[in-house]
Amino acid sequence: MLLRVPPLLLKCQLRCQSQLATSYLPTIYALSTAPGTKSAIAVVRVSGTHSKYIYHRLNNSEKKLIPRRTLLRNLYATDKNLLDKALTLFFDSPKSYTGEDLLELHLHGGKAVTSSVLNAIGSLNDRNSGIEIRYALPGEFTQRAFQNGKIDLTEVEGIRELIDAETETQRQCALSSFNGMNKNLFMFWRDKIINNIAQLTAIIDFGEDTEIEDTNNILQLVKENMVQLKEEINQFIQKVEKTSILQSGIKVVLLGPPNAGKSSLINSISSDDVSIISQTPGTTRDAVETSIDVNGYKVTISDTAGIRSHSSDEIELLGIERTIKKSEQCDLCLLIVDPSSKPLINENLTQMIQSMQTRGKEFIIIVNKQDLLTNENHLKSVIGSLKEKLGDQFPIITVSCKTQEGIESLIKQLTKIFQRLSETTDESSPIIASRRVKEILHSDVLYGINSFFVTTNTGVGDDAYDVVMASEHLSHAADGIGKITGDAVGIEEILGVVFAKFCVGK
Ligand SMILES: Nc1nc2c(ncn2[C@@H]2O[C@H](COP(=O)(O)OP(=O)(O)OP(=O)(O)O)[C@@H](O)[C@H]2O)c(=O)[nH]1
Repeated sequence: MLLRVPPLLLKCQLRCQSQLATSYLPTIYALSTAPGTKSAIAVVRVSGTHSKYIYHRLNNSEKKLIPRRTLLRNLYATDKNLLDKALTLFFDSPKSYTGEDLLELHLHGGKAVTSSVLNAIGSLNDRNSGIEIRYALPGEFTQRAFQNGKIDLTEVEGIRELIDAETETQRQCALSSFNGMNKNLFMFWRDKIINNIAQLTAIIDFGEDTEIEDTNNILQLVKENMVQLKEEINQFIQKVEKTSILQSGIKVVLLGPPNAGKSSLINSISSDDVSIISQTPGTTRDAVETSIDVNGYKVTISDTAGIRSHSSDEIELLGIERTIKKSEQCDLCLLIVDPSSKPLINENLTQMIQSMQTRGKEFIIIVNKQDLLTNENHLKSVIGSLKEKLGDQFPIITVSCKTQEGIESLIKQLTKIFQRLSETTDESSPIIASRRVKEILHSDVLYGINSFFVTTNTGVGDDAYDVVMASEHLSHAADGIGKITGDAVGIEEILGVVFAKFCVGK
């Protein structure tokens, strides 16, 4: 019987040190700091074989360029006009971010300065002399780093997440990809699969000379290893899904009658005024969504309308319905009341809260304007009537947005809930993985492992063809991991997805 040997699993990454994968490409340049703004410093990045040439032409000198040393240099246009006095920094290939010769120009951050230097670099493009220089495409510096084997795709995604991180927890999440933690885990999984394929290959190659019992033992061991691996991958996906709430923001619905202090509360619990990330005003009857940073967590608060008045007109009822829908998707509800208003909460609000109660949502009642409470008995009677209306299963916290009393303990309580919702309380750091990674884990890696189980469970252990099939399925799983890190064939199709979200200069 002719036995089929499993395909070669890993594309060997033969990267010749002297010949970079990108050496045939034009030299690229771009402004790497924020465009269109005035700043003290602006950094222009140049990468490629003509980086040194650009340096010498701008510097109007042939003086030797010392790598990794900051040098203060005059930069000139081609007509010898002085453009700027800049700090220059050169990294020689392959010891640079992109792997190519890389030049950084730290300019004065005025718009005219940066555009004159960018123009001067662009004017050095001379295709007829073989000097190809062009403005970089979005993400192209990082793409070259990847093509030259400096980073893998999970690290590329980590860099993108790190740049996009708005809060402390998002920054921590991004680090898991950026510092290669995810990559190491993926490589560990791939090694595990390959080792098990090797076991199956032994059955295929030597099965006929081996005792049936030994063959079955090997197959059993491989199965056990794959059960364990599947469990690990599922746990990873579960954790990623839990922590994805940190990226999208924890959804909080803020309820309360007019003037209870909803806006004041949003300002009070934000880490500082600057931490209000964005504000999207809706129509008068819609919820207003504000993303804020609460103790390092991105929180998206919907300040709901619809319950602003006591009326029961049609539009009002529609508003209530919408608010109920919104609260169905939220992670936490906050009800804020003003102890000096009568009644404490109107009928519409009571109806809404009761409907949320039945959905088992996390709920906190905040009694604001503590400074207006006349005495201890006043507070007791407010709390008493809240419990009478809403039951006593919700925590009640008293604060004053005016004096900031109680705000710290409210933030502590909120942080505990956020930790619980995102599972960031345990010892290990939060992790993120892109949608692309999650999809490949499901569609290739877990699919391959599951198909392996189907084959080995339906087939008979000593049937060599079944073992070949089983091995093919595991190869598919290993190839999936190669797709995740960027070591697989057909990588071009996924490069577009990974680099699409980058901006120019990155
Ligand atoms: N004394 C006192 N006044 C407060 C406190 N918090 C808010 N206020 C005042 O209450 C009024 C309403 O506050 P907002 O934060 O605008 O209330 P709101 O619920 O957002 O109001 P609407 O969006 O119009 O329903 C303002 O005049 C605030 O200065 C507090 O803790 N103590």
